[in-house]
Amino acid sequence: MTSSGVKQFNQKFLDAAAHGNLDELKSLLGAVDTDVKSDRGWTALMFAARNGHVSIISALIEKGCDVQCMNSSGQTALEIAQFWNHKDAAAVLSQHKENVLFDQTHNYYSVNPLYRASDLRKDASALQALKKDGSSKFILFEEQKPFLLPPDGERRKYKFALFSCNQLSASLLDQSSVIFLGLETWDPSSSAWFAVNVKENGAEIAKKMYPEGVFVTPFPATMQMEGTHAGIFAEAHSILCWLDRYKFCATCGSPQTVVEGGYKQVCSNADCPSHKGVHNTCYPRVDPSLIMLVVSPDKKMCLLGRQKRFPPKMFSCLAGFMEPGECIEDTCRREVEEESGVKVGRVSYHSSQPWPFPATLMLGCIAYARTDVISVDKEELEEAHWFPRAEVAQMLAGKHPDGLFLPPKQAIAHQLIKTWVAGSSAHL
Ligand SMILES: NC(=O)C1=CN([C@@H]2O[C@H](COP(=O)(O)OP(=O)(O)OC[C@H]3O[C@@H](n4cnc5c(N)ncnc54)[C@H](O)[C@@H]3O)[C@@H](O)[C@H]2O)C=CC1
Ligand SMILES: [Mg+2]
Ligand SMILES: [Mg+2]
Ligand SMILES: [Mg+2]
Ligand SMILES: [Zn+2]
Repeated sequence: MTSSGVKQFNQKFLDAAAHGNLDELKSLLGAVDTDVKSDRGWTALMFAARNGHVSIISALIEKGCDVQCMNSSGQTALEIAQFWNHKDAAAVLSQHKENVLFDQTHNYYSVNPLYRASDLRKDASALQALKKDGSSKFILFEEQKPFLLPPDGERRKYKFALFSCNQLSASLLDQSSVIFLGLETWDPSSSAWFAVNVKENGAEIAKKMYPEGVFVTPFPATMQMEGTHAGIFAEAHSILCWLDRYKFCATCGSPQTVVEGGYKQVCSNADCPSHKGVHNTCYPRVDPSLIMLVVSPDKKMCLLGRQKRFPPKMFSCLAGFMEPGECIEDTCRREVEEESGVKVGRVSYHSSQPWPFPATLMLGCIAYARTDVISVDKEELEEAHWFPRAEVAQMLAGKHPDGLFLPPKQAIAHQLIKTWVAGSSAHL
């Protein structure tokens, strides 16, 4: 077909969605890309959402269309249906698992379905029994690389390859660094999940069971994981990295023993002060850091910057680690001033995201600037500028005239920016 022929064909498909013509849409479904976009970045799903055509929405979802796709104003089909008050269409869209898992307060990596059952960690014999239970599920890692089934013709994303105890050797299951991740539900009889760091012939066993499986470098592959597997990865990966890096007692330097299903290490030296009183030396590490969308004093622009390590033309929110004894608001004010010279007044919390490389917790905020003069700290940032809302909307939609772009939707920075562009908070 000629390119103008393809264009006409695509237009017919988009028109069928917009007009609610289900028969016509179905006749075209096998032949067109379900996520094809109009000039304004609208997909068939968005047109159907705009006009509240529930049956068209269902047909497109069944065909596996991208429900998270955004138009050039940064809106998804769900937001379009909500805006035009098509309640039935919005209900269907909001029930889609991608939308359930992935709204602004459920950032990527933050949705872990497992019930952590922390009381079981202290019960060594119960954990031992669960390790030998045929219904328990094991996920494998080799040097912090998860063993995943890669995308194929059917599936667009990675997912964990699951093993049962009788598929793994006894020596693998005996090691102390088998991490108890939790139970599938709060019901004590539900299946347990474990993460295992493979050694010896573990990798061979994995490959034999799943020849298509691969031990993958976690970033960026895990940004494309099915359903809730990203959240399970976040838990397992942070713990395994911690066990790998913290093998000796921070107080006296003696070797440590892993206990409590991988959630604690104890010093082997009976006289070590770490055995006495309240201490946190041998619990897994979580490093809180702030990420903030800074709004200009006139509320018309936001502050975005570039770290040297970013890919060319990518801009993002400013970010920085919390320091001891600091509250969220002050970390935000300090980091923004250090990196850009801009002074921040009010700070409002938006949402959080575990960033498991290895154990950062991103706390996302909207920060309101009191000043607008920028003075960039060249050690931390390459550049930082105020960007007007319309330009940020272009970046969000991948349509900036100079090719500037933002982190992908899986990053909390993207969600903060999207919140501001959409003006979906009373203060924005
Ligand atoms: N998703 C996104 O768009 C962005 C995410 N980030 C993330 O935010 C986090 C913090 O941002 P940065 O600008 O790097 O912080 P930052 O502005 O505090 O500067 C990083 C420096 O802080 C020091 N530091 C203090 N505590 C640290 C800790 N616990 N771990 C590592 N370094 C520590 C180190 O000297 C490091 O070089 C990082 O995890 C980074 O990956 C940062 C920018 C954008
Ligand atoms: Mg900084
Ligand atoms: Mg920083
Ligand atoms: Mg800092
Ligand atoms: Zn010690």
